[in-house]
Amino acid sequence: MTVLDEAPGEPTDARGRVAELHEIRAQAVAGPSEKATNAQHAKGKLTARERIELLLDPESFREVEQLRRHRATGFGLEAKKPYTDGVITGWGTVEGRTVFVYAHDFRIFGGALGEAHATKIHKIMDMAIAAGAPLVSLNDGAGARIQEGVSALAGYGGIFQRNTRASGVIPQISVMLGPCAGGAAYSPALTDFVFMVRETSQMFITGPDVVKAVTGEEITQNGLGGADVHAETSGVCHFAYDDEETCIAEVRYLLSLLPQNNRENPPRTEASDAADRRSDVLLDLVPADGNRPYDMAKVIEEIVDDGEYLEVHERWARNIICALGRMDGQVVGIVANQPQALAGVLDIEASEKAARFVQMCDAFNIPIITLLDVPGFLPGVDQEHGGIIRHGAKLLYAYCNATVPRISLILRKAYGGAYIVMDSQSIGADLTYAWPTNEIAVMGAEGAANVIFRRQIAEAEDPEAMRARMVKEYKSELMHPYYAAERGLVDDVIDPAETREVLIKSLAMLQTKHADLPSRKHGNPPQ
Ligand SMILES: CC(C)(COP(=O)(O)OP(=O)(O)OC[C@H]1O[C@@H](n2cnc3c(N)ncnc32)[C@H](O)[C@@H]1OP(=O)(O)O)[C@@H](O)C(=O)NCCC(=O)NCCSC(=O)CC(=O)O
Repeated sequence: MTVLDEAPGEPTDARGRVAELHEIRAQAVAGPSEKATNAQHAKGKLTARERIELLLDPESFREVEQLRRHRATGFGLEAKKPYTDGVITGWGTVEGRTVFVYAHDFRIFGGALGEAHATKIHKIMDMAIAAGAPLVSLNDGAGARIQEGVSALAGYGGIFQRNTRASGVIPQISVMLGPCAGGAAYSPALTDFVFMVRETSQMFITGPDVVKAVTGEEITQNGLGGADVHAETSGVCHFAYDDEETCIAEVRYLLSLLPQNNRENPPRTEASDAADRRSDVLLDLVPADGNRPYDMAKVIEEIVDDGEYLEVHERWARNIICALGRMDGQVVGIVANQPQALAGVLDIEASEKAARFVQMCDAFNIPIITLLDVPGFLPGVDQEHGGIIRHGAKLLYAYCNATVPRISLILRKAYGGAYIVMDSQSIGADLTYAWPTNEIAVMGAEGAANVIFRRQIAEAEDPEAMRARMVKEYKSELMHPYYAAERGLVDDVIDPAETREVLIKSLAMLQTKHADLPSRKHGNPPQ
C-alpha cells in the first residue's frame, strides 16, 4: 500500500505533517507509474506536467486541486483512486501574464473525463473567467469515462456551457495532443483556436470502428481525424505542427499577440522596424496586370514589423489569408485575398474562415486591415447548392458588426459583391485606400460588355471588333483607377511604397475609436 491508497496517518507534530504532505504531493506529481510514463513517451507524447512546463514561464505554475480523487464506485473504481483524477489544473504565467491551464493525464484512465475530473475543469474555467485571463486546455483524453456513465457525460455539458459563456470574454485555446473522441472533440470547437500535432493527435465524433459499422467506410484514425485532415480539409484546426515542443512554443507566441480579456487591448511592444519604412519592392511584387498571380503573403511580410506574422488556418481555404502581426508594435489582424490560390476568389470556405477571424479580432480589440485583390465570388453549382449565399453572408455580417478600427486597401481587383463584402467603405470601414493599380468595378470589363452591349455585339457586322470596342469603352468610362476616388468611395489613392506608413498613421489615429452597436440581446447571424 502507498500513501495514495491510505488515509493519512496519526498526527505526530507539525514537521511530521509537513513531511507527510510533501510525500503525498510527490506521489501526486509522479503519477501512476514509471511504466505508464514510459508508455506515454513511447507514443511520442509528453506527460501532462511536461507539457505544462513547456507552456508556462519557469516555476510559475500553481496547481489547484492536486489532491482531488473521484468518489465513484463499481467496475473496480473503488480500488483505483489516483490523485488529480486524471487532469492537472492551475495557473501560471506566459511572458509574465497570467494564463489558466488544464491538462489531461493520459496515464490515468486514458485521460477520460469522470465527474471529479470534470468539476476540476469547471472550477479552473470559472477562475479564468473571474480573473479575466486566457484558458489553455492541453487535451489528451479518451472522452467520457465509461465506468462513470452519464455523470461523466454531464461533466462535458458543464464545460460546453462555460466555453460558450467565456466566448469573446477571455481567449480560449485548445491544444490537441492525443486521441480526442466524442465529448472531447466538442469543447475545442467552441474555443477560439485549435492546435494539433501530426501523428499523435486526432479528433473525431465517432472513431474508425463506429464509422465502419455504420457506413462501411474503412479508414485509419489519422485519415479520419488527424492534424492534416483538420488543418486542410475540415478547417476544424487552426494550426498543425510536427511535434509537441514546436506546437506549445507557438501557443506561447499566439498568447503574446492576444489581450488577457475583452476589456484590454493586445499588448503593445516597442517596434524596431521604422514606421515610415518605404516599400518600393511592392511595385515589383504585385504585377499591374490583374490576371497575373502573385503571393499576397509576401506583401504582408513587407508591410508588417520585421516581416513577422502568424497565419491562422494557413492550409485551409488558401484563397484567403488571415494573419496576426504587428505594425509599429500594435497588434493587427490582416485579412487578404490570395491571388495565388483560385485567383483569390471568395468561396464557401474562404468566407467562413475570414468571418470567424474578423469576429475573433473584433471580440479581442484587434484592429483589422483588409487587403483586397478579389475577382468576385466563385461561381458554380456546388457553391450555390452548398449555400454560398449564407456562408458569404457570415463574412458580411462579421465585418458589419465589427466595431474595432477597420482599414481596407485595394491593391488591384475589387469586383462586385465580393468588393462590398471585403470591408468596403459602404459597410463601415473607417478608412479605405487604393493603389493606382486598382480596378474597382461591378464586374470585369469583358463580362460587363457582354451583358450590357449584348444586342449591339450580336447585330454588328464584326461582333469581335464591336466587343473589343465596347470593352474599351466600358473600361475608360467606369474602370479607371480614379473612378472610386472621384466619388469618395476610397479616401485616397496612395503610392504602394508608402503603404506601411499610411496604414500605421491611420491605425494611430483610430486608436481612440469608440463605436456602439444598438442595444439587443444578440443578433441572429447567418449560420
Ligand atoms: C483513446 C484510445 C484511442 C486510446 O488507445 P490506446 O491504445 O492509446 O490506449 P488504451 O486503449 O490502452 O487506453 C489506456 C487506458 O485508458 C482506458 N480508457 C480508454 N478510454 C476510456 C474511457 N473512455 N473511459 C475510461 N477508461 C478509458 C483504457 O481502459 C486503458 O486503461 P488501463 O491502462 O487501465 O488498461 C482508446 O482507448 C479508445 O478508443 N477509447 C475509447 C474512446 C471512446 O469511445 N470515447 C467516447 C466515450 S463516449 C463520449 O465521450 C460521449 C459521446 O460523445 O458520445
